[in-house]
Amino acid sequence: METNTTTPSSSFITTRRNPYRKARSTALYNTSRLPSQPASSSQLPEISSFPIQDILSEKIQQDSPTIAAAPPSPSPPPTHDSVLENLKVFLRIRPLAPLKASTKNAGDQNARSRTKNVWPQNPTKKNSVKEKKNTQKKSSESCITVSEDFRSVTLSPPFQLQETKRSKSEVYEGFSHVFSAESTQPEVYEKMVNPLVEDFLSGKSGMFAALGPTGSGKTHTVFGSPREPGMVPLTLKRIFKSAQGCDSQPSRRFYLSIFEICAERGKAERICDLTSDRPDLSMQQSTIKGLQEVPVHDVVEAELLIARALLKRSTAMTNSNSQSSRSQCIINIRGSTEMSDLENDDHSNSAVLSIVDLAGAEREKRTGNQGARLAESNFINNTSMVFGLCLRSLLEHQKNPKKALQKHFQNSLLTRYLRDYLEGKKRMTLILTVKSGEEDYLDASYLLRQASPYMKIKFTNIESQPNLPCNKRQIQTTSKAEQSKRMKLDNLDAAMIEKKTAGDENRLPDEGDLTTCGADLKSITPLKLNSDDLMKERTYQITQRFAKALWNVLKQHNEKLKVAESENQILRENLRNEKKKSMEMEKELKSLRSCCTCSKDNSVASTVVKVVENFESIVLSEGQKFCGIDVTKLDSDSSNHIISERSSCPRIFDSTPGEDQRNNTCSPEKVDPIPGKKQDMCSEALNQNIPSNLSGPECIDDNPETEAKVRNSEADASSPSICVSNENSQVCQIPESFPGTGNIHEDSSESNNVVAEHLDPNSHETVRLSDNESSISVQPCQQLGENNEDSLDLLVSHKDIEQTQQQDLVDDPESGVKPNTSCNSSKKEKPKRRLLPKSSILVREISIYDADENDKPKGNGGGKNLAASEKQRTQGSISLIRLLKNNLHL
Ligand SMILES: Nc1ncnc2c1ncn2[C@@H]1O[C@H](COP(=O)(O)OP(=O)(O)OP(=O)(O)O)[C@@H](O)[C@H]1O
Repeated sequence: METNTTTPSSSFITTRRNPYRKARSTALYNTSRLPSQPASSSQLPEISSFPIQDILSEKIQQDSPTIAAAPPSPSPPPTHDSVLENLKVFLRIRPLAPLKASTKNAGDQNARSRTKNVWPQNPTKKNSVKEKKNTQKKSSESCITVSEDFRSVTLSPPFQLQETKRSKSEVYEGFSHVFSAESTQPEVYEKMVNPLVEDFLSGKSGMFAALGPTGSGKTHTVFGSPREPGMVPLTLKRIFKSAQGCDSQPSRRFYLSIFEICAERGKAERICDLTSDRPDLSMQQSTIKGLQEVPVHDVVEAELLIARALLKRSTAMTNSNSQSSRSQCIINIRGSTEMSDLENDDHSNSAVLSIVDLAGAEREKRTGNQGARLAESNFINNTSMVFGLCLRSLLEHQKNPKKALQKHFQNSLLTRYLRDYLEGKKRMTLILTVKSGEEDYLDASYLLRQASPYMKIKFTNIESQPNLPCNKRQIQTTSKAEQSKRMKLDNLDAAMIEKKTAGDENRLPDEGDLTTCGADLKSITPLKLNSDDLMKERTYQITQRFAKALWNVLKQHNEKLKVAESENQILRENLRNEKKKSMEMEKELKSLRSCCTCSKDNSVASTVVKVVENFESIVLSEGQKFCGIDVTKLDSDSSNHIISERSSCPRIFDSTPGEDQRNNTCSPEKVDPIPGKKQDMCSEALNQNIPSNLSGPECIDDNPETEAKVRNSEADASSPSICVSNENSQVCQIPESFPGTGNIHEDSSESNNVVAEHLDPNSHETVRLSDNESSISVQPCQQLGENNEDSLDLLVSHKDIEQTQQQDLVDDPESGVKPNTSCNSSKKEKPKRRLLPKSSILVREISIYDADENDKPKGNGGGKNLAASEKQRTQGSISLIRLLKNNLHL
């Protein structure tokens, strides 16, 4: 139930009890559940599901041209033995008003004997008249209605049974044909017996039997009357008529044998030959020993023989039938040729047409039999029951082969004799006879319920032994065809095996192979098959269809596999390229690491970078001091960092104006107590490499003239300067640009001692910092001239710095760094800075940094300028690193 809410403001709640469900794809061979495939693979058509149901539902048609037989031969005439047919069951309804012309014309003696045997006899004429009246009344109502197609009947219970037993109408359908009460004997013969007779004439055995309650017309149907001859006389006419008309066929002979199986004294069964005066016959298996076969040459002779035999048949009068049969009567008509008689004395290859007139089942209440009649009735009913059990067992066995075929046939002579028919090995036709009166409803209902399922019985192994030469040829042809078919299949298998063994194991069999095989099979004339062959053919066709379907599926999978393999190759190639690229990148990274990262052992470049940074920080502090920034506010970490870097770098002079700063930077406690060998190594490295680098035009000039110039400039500046000198080669002179800043010298003359002299302009006080292993000395610049020639001098004056700053600003207008106006007041007082070639970059960075620091208070622009200056500084550092790297060959 669903409630729609169309308006958003509605307060209804939408509930959907049965939400829509999305259709799900079938699980079988559904590729949608498979993991996602590449796009190219998905472009292929989906692999169809395996049509196993279609394959298994294949039904084999008899005229299916798939059976191979070579060479093609003229097709034999159509026969019925190759058809898997059901047991034909006919139904005949006796008319309600019996005809006056009775078929009981067996003679007066038999009539008298029957009259003697019938008990109880009608005591008076009066009772017989009443019975006739009642019969006429009852006959006016029929309980059986035949359908329009004469294949089914509706059995309606009488009104009394409907009320008491609540019986309902029953419909029985599936009959081969239903003969109504108005049907005639020739009609029954044409539809029921004539096919059997034709088959008999073509050399095939057959049998038809009449079943039904007593008085229903079995004997009337089988034997008939002079006015209405039954199936036997009509069959004889047909047989001898065909024998006379067919002169081309070899002479044929027909033999008649008639016997009955009856109850001896109401107890044991016995076999009586009705064509001779022989005593009782015996039966071995299905053969009756001593049974006489009377050759007949024409219809009259055959009819006389049959008439005499019927005179001997046991009949009796009962309440249901004035001439009731008390035995099972069998008439055999065997047809053979002279050749077959000469070749086979046992007549095993002769066709036999058997006609069985069974004694009708009797109800004790209705017949009123007593004594011998009652014993006969028991025998009759027992035989009918065994006959029915045999057919029912056959039906159940055919429905479920696991159920064994019961041997009910052993329970009576009749079923033993008819064993092949009751086991479905020979063709058999049944005709059920019923009476249609209301008082016969129970008998009819019982018979139809018991016998109607028989029509589902199938003949699985129909005997087709003919007695004609043409049929023998057919059998031989069938055998050859089967052999040819087997040879074809064997050749196909051999070809497949050869192809496999030829080394082409991975190749799927071509479709042409199968089509060729199919064409070969189709080109051969179809054959009529029996049930076993049909089963084999069905299995073969299923196998063939299965192979085709399997081949198609494998073909589709093979195509997808090829696509996947190609994609896999592409991916592998890409992976290889990526691996190559990654290897190259790793190499570059390693080279960069080896270049950029200073190893703990001898990474001079990183050390130099750190030196530069330390130096920048020093100059920054100086610059900040110079610009009026309180240097004491500097982060102590930076100073510590600077000091710590000393342990792994060449001697660095750190000059700070404040006392505290001095203590932080220059106190013996803060100096790395273990300068170590690394420090020396770095110094040595610098000593070894730097001079070669300094030999260029930008290097420190070793020329005495230059030194003189420097000293002259120092004299002109008349201001103290800071000189940083390595014990071997490095001397850095930093101009003292602010009051209180003295000259700092790192004197190399004092080995392992660095003396720092902080010269107060007022008191010219010299501060000496000493270390156990090294010392930094700060001395007046006049002492620089006393250093050796290999020393690296860095002489920077305030004026030089100022000039450099201005030059940089002028030279690089894009730098955006504006001159600091706050520092203009001290321009005249600042000494000029002289840049030595190698350290010019550092000095320039220092100046830029100073300019940035000066620009800071200006606002946001200052930040941008600072970033630009940082970039320049970084570039400068990097360029210095590169220079060192290239020169040091790291
Ligand atoms: N189709 C029919 N048309 C006319 N009369 C019939 C027909 N069927 C049976 N009758 C008559 O009914 C009577 C009984 O028939 P019939 O003897 O053939 O029965 P039945 O089945 O052989 O009985 P039972 O088993 O006792 O021998 C006979 O007098 C016969 O003439």
